[in-house]
Amino acid sequence: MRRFLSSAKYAVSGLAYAVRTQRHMRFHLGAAAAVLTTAAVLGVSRQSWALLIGACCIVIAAELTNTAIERLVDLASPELHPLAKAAKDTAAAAVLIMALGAAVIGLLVLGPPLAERLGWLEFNN
Ligand SMILES: Nc1ncnc2c1ncn2[C@@H]1O[C@H](COP(=O)(O)OP(=O)(O)OP(=O)(O)O)[C@@H](O)[C@H]1O
Repeated sequence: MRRFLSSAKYAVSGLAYAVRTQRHMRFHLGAAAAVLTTAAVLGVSRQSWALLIGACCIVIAAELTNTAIERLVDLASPELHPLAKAAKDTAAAAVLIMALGAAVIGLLVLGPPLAERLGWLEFNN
């Protein structure tokens, strides 16, 4: 139990570091808060909650991994190097792909009930 708490403390410290230093991480957290608040207001199904929470967690985990790779590259290759560029660029691409996928999931899950709530369409499904 003590080892678990100690590991959790380091993990929270890593999360706090990413929030403090990464503008994109703050953006992802803000977007996740907006999505989950909208889901709560709309009263979506349990399956929809699972999809939305999964999508948010995957994007935040990807951004944390990207931050870890950036810091490792900065440590290992403070000078400019094509491999350092490739590592940072591909890690950033991974976040982009996951963020785009999460945005599509958000639109598919929240779009129809939101449009119905706003009176834009009759939604019978
Ligand atoms: N050591 C390096 N060698 C070659 N290219 C690099 C190197 N470091 C960064 N780059 C290039 O510059 C881009 C921006 O990197 P930079 O570290 O400035 O910002 P970042 O990756 O968003 O990290 P930070 O969180 O520090 O702002 C990278 O995606 C990469 O293309």
